Amino acid sequence: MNILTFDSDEKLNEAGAGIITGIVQTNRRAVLGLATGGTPVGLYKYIVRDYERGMCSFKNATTFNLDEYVGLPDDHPESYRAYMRQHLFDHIDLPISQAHIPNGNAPDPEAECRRYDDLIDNAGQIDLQLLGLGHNGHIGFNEPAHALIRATHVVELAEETRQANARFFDSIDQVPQQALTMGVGTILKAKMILLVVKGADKADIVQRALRGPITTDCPASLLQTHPHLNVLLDRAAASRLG
Ligand SMILES: O=P(O)(O)OC[C@H]1O[C@](O)(CO)[C@@H](O)[C@@H]1O
Repeated sequence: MNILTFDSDEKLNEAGAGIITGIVQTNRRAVLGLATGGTPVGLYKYIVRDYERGMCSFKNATTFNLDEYVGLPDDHPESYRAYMRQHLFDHIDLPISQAHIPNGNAPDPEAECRRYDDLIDNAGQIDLQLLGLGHNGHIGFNEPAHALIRATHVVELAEETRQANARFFDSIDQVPQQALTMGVGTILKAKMILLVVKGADKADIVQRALRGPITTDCPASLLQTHPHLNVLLDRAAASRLG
């Protein structure tokens, strides 16, 4: 595990973006696993900057997003499809046919999960999986549970997760109850994982995830078993690591 701590948000975002654009520079056919939420917004800005500076092209890359809410229209501003267009896809040369996000409006969600796993399998191994961290230790939308699910599946969102994400909606009632998420098995199969965490409110869960026991009660703790885990933290998020 490689942990880097940053004094400035800009430096953290720039470093994270640099790791991702570096992968695309060395492997034009890179397969990237992407995340949403508040954390990676700044990092995506630097990827767009690097792209605009001509440092990388995504023409031959393929991307897979971790998750999507169930039941939000595609053009709803808080759907992860809309988020990805707003923060990344509309600004780079990645063909939209190579940018995959689970369809939260599929008539048969279970079939959609199988379709998504097949797409990932057919693309080969994910070269880099970008991850944020939920306050309860979730990665993607893999919530704490007695057992974690390996592949893409439908998940009931934890109340804590809905409350945390209510800031993006007019009220908590509008936050969907369910999501589709890549499973922990797929996440752990990536060649490299880039976990990015910011803020004092995540200091405790960072400590549990990276230094605590490996347990399904904290899905992110399973990342400790990954051979190429890179973690980017701001000082506040790193404050309990000692
Ligand atoms: O970055 P945030 O908004 O704190 O969210 C934490 C995590 O929870 C999610 O919203 C759920 O997948 C992720 O997108 C994010 O990585």
